Amino acid sequence: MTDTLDLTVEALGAAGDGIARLEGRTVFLPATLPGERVRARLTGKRGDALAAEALDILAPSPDRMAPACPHFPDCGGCTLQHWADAPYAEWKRAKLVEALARAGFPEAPVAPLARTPPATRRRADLALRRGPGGVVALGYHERGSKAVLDLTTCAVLDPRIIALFEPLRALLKRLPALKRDGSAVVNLLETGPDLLLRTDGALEAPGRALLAAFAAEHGIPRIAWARGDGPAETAAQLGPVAIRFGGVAVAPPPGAFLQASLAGEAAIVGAVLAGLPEKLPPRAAIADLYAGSGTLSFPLAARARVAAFEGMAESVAALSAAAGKAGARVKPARRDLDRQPLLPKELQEFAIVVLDPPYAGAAAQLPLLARAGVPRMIYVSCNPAALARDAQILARAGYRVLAATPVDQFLWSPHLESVVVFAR
Ligand SMILES: C[S@@+](CC[C@H](N)C(=O)[O-])C[C@H]1O[C@@H](n2cnc3c(N)ncnc32)[C@H](O)[C@@H]1O
Repeated sequence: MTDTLDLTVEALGAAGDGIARLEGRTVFLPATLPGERVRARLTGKRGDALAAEALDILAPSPDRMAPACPHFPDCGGCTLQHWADAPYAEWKRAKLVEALARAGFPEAPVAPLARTPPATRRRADLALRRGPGGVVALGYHERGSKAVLDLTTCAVLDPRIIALFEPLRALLKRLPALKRDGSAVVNLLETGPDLLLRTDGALEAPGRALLAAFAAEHGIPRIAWARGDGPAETAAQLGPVAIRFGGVAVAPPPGAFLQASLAGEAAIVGAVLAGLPEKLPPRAAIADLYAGSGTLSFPLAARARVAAFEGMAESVAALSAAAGKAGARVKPARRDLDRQPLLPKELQEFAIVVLDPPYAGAAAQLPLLARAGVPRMIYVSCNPAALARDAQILARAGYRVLAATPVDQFLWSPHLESVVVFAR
């Protein structure tokens, strides 16, 4: 096998990389497009397949576009900035069509892709690495590598997050708690940026003073800190933190899960509410599983009382406080739905179950939902593969798909969010 070779890209794989064939083997070629003729260099293996890098696009696709960000394709955050919008949007929508077909719903009515604009992502989980001279790199991982790409800009993040890059680098350079590796989660709330720093060293008094001064200078109401994967503690709090869900103000815990953009959240909430039956009996109850800080619970509470189940204690506390203060019909409960899923007799109470599990899906809960015969389920998924596995159980149990909405929550990435309404 020579080092340089010419290949034709046949298709895009699930992760958004071009796929070519070489002597019967699959070759992954990032940042290429179907139909392109490419001069490539083999760079190693990827599972049973080969990995390669495109050195030259010999015959570009008519759908090739100039990328929106100077860090493309080196940054691992975006995979598909080089593709025209129409085929990109159809490829994303097809992910949901294929997932549902694999599950046993080949005729599912899949809506067009709901879009989220560039420069609107309000949640960033940035990697940090201290290098020579104490300089700190801040950004996403380089494509296919654990190295941190020091970002100067980003085409998907809200500019208010990008404006913090330089000041954060300067702060972290002086912060002894960051020895080598860490992360910074920035959630843009209605009260301003909410920052959670994770570092590999202890945060001593001088470090806390630096964080408090940084919060004051940059209008950040709260900075939380954690050592490694440990629990977060508030290091500086200069004011309240809040975000509204369905008109109810919630103070989410540091680093809390947030739907990635306001437009994405609106599309998901809209599809969930549209999936409810037109008429609900007066005493109907909805279960909201994997409720987080209440993105769906509070909008759902406008239609019926809601029992919100969530595994993270801090989120349950935030939900309880917000529901109590607003007098909302939301009753939160802490429950680990992997270890202790809701049982069929507990599910009898609910006319509708909304579930929004993490990336791995709801493997423990789904069979019990199917066995309980819940009349309607609205499944919010960030992983078509897990959705296909879980939905297969519903297909076997006689459910049908009433509506399916793909949401491009993670613009230019291969990830897809979906809302699927099942009934029987
Ligand atoms: C995709 S988020 C959805 C949150 C919320 N529905 C929203 O839209 O903001 C998944 C949620 O599931 C929670 N979670 C993860 N594993 C869990 C488990 N085993 N049991 C219960 N909740 C879990 C996470 O803490 C997170 O809040």
